[in-house]
Amino acid sequence: MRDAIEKADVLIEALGWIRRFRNKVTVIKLGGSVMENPDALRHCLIDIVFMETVGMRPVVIHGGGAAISRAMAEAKIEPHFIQGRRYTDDATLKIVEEVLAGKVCRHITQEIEDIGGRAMSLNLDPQCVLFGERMTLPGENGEEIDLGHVGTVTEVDRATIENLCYAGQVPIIPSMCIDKATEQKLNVNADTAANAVAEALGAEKLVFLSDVNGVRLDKDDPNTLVHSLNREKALEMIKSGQIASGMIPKVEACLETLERGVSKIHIIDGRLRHSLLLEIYTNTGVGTEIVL
Ligand SMILES: Nc1ncnc2c1ncn2[C@@H]1O[C@H](COP(=O)(O)OP(=O)(O)O)[C@@H](O)[C@H]1O
Ligand SMILES: CC(=O)N[C@@H](CCC(=O)OP(=O)(O)O)C(=O)O
Repeated sequence: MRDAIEKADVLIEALGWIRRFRNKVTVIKLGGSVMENPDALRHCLIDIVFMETVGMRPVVIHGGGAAISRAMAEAKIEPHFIQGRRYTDDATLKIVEEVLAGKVCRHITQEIEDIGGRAMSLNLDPQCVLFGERMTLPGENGEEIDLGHVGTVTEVDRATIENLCYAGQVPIIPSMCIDKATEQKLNVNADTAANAVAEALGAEKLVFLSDVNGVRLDKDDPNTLVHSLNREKALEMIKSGQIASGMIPKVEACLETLERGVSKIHIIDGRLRHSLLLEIYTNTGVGTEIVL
């Protein structure tokens, strides 16, 4: 009996948080690294179904960098990254589409349905919600670095995403967009895509599920977790190399999104069971909060 009462206490404790986030959009970015672990992915999706069931409005943006690199290796194509972005030629774009908009998006949607939730893939054909344009990166001498078919999101079909949320479905969005001018498909870094969606929806919260416990002072030491990271410290850590590789576009995009009105952004460990619920339904939260 005591066990049952304690369980009921836990539910009551969550009441305030459930009320606070009821009817509010939370954008969740599922990193490719988390999705490499089927058990971790399943538990993240169970949390997402829970959120939807209690009246929150989760929207999922997913990457799949590791799966793309694996498929490229099978096709004997060497991946090439520039400032954390994958150089995307014609052959690579085809693989990106097959993996992200095809396999990964469908897999997440199916898993949610298997758990008992409702989800909808928004994977370019027939339904695209992300539109953008080709991007380049600034080189050291002011020249533009070409990335091939890589894009940045400039427009989000907010109505389609919100209508699905109101209808009790979880939208699942792969990190690709269509160039409206050329109708070309483009590969988008999933962190920047998540930020664009959070901003367009005016999300209450944006959560990155990664394969680390957050931003660390020493990237290899989980005990050096930074609980709250402000702009000044983040830029300093990028400059010194303490923040490196995939964490650079993630943190940079977060700082931009905070400036554009999304009030809460967290980077948490998707491998930690129920990290998403812990982040939302506890006072202390887990992982790193990015602040201005
Ligand atoms: N200071 C840092 N703290 C934590 N992780 C870092 C840091 N600098 C670089 N990283 C790397 O960033 C990775 C997470 O980003 P990323 O590769 O984009 O994965 P995902 O998109 O799956 O979250 C970590 O696996 C880690 O190797
Ligand atoms: C342009 C670019 O780099 N696109 C990424 C898209 C996937 C992604 O970002 O996946 P993660 O979140 O797992 O890293 C790529 O091709 O890997």
